[in-house]
This record gives sequence, C-alpha cells and structure tokens, in this order.
Amino acid sequence: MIEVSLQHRFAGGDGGRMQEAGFAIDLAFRSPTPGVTAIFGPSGCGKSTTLAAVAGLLRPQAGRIVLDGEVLFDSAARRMVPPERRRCGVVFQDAQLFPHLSVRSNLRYGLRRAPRGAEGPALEEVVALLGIEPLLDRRPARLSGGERQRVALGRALLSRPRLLLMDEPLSALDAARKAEVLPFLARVRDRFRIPILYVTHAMDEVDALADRLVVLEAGRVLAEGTVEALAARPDLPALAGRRDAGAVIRCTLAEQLPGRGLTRLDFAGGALLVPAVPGAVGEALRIRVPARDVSVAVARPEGLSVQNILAARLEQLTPLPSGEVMLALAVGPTSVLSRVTADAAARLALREGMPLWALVKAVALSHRSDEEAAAG
Ligand SMILES: Nc1ncnc2c1ncn2[C@@H]1O[C@H](COP(=O)(O)OP(=O)(O)OP(=O)(O)O)[C@@H](O)[C@H]1O
Repeated sequence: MIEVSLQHRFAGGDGGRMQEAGFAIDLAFRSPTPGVTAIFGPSGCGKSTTLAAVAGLLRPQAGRIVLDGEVLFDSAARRMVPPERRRCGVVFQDAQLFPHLSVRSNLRYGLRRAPRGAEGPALEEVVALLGIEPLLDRRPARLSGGERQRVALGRALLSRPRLLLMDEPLSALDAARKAEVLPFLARVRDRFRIPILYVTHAMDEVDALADRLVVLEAGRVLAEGTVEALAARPDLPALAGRRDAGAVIRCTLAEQLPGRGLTRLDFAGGALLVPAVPGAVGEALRIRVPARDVSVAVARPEGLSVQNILAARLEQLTPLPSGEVMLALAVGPTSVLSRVTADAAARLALREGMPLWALVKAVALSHRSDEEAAAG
C-alpha cells in the first residue's frame, strides 16, 4: 500500500510580501501495491508536486507518506527519509540521460545506484525486455524520443526501485512513438510488479496501464478509485466532459469468429462483437466504449448495420457543459455511457429508470494484462 497525505503551500509570486497566495496542495490518497495508479488532472493541479513529495525532492509543510509500511515522510514525527534512500525510480517527460555516456553506461549508472544486496532484474534482462540491445553503444543524441524513454525506464529499473514514479513519460512523443513505448511500459508493469505512480493527462495511457485513478483539481483529490469505476461516472467533468469519455469494461475473449472477421467479448451482463482481435479464448481484456459511439433507442431497432444492441436501463441523466447530455446506462451490472444531444433526450422523453436499447458503434481495445499480448 502507498499512503500519501500532503499539505503544502508555495510562497506567492510577489517577492514574499504575501499579497498573492501561492499554490496550495491539500490531498490524500491510498493505492494498493503492486499496481499502477494514474494521477490525472489539468495542467497546474499539483501532479508533479505530488510525485516530487513522494520522491523526496520536495519537503511538504505537513503530511505523511508510507510505502508498504515504511514511513518515508511524517511531519508529525519529524521524519524525512532522504530521496536517495527512498528507492524510488523516476522517469520524466524528457529522458534526462547523460548525453556524454553511451546507452550501456547510462544503464550501468542505474545499477550503481541500486542498494547493495537489493534484488531486481539483471542488465541483460532489462535490455531484452525493453528491446534496447541494438542501442547499447549509441549516445542519447542518436536515439529517437521513444528509444530514449525506453533507456530512461531501463536505467530507473536497474536502480532496483521499490516504487516507480513516472511524470508524463510519453507526453513529448508523437502518437506513433507513444504507441511504440506503451507496450514496453505494460511489460514492465506485468513482469516486475513494481508499484507505479504515473502522472498523465492522456486517457489512452490511463486505459493501457492503470488500475486506479486519482483525479486532482486545484491541489485536491476530486475522485479516486478504479479506472472502471471512475470512467463510468457521468458526474466528473474532468472525465465525463472529455471528448474521449466513455465506460471502461473488463471483458473475456469468448469466441473467435474468423468467418465473419469478428471476435466476441463477454462482460458481466452481456457480450460485444468487435472486429477480429488476435488472442486466445479466455484471455482477459479491457475495452473503452466511448460515450460518443453509443446511441440509444426506446424500442429495439431492426435492420441496422450496428452489431451491438444491448438491453439497458437508464440510471442517470447528467447535462454536460457542452449542451449535450450524458446517459449512464446499466447493462446488467455493467455501466455504459452514452452522450446524446439535449434535443434527442427531449425527443425521446428520456427519464431515469426507463428501459432503453444501447447501440454500440465502436469499441477501443485498451489494456491487455497478458505479457505476450502487451509485447505484440
Ligand atoms: N517551486 C515552486 N514554487 C512556487 N510555485 C510552484 C512551485 N512548483 C510548482 N508550483 C506551482 O504549483 C502548481 C502545481 O504545479 P505542478 O507542477 O504540481 O502541476 P502539474 O499538475 O504537474 O501541472 P502540469 O500538468 O502542467 O505539469 C502550479 O501552479 C505551479 O506554478
């Protein structure tokens, strides 16, 4: 378990005359270990400050930080474990490799920082896992952004951390590079089982990697919980107001239908047919069903090209700032979100509790817990 509670106020920007109050953070959350907790929120909400406090790079004015029973910081007990003794591996947005050292030497630097006797993967294992063997003799300047991040991750792992802290490690990469690095992060998560605090404002990274979410706003915790539970809440503007808002659902790959080019995914309360997903029957998957790709009907529609028509009940109807309405639909025990126009909601006389049909037009595959799948 990681327990973080911190209160801190930065000095104001007026040269210390205290006319303008500085940013204040006052938050607490707990995350099980191992596992990936994404710290999510708009720019300036305190994400990096939180990581800095956990890493020991910032001494909060008050609070307590405990990792698997070991107190790293406790203002009441005046305890502050110095950063080098906390065993946190940190990966930033820019890889921060030593430019004058080869990749191999950068990795060895990580190993040298590992405490004597600490257990962890060998250099060869990390190199193989991250696919960086061909890069070992290169200098960082001759690496792509994605390659640099893989090396930075390798260096962090080799310091044998008990906790990985990642501060927007993919945000400087374009979509293609990001897609290249994400599976490696998933492999590290699955292979080494090191707890990870992962700062991001990219939902696809949350979907691909995280078990839990801590949503911050202006230095406070707005919500925390599993990715599935929070993604299904229509009342969190930080999540439901986004273009990519949607329910996150755990599924099992239930059947391959090669003749139709489809795969059947089963979830609690129903099943979805999706374009063929490679993988073995029984494999666990996680999908995002974007709210914008779900429409509703008051009677079961016939003769549609849409494959997936699910019997649902309208649980909650939440107006969005955009003028649209977010519908929380229960499909058995599973929540699905649908975003419709206010006009459609009025036309269909939608009200909470009524039965509806949910038409699911698209599904995004986001998370594969299986290591081989993550690699491929
Ligand atoms: N050393 C400092 N002195 C004064 N103010 C600071 C200091 N460090 C951070 N802040 C302020 O604290 C607030 C939170 O910063 P932080 O970097 O934690 O945000 P963030 O959520 O990580 O943002 P981003 O997504 O843009 O990286 C900001 O308003 C920032 O200006």
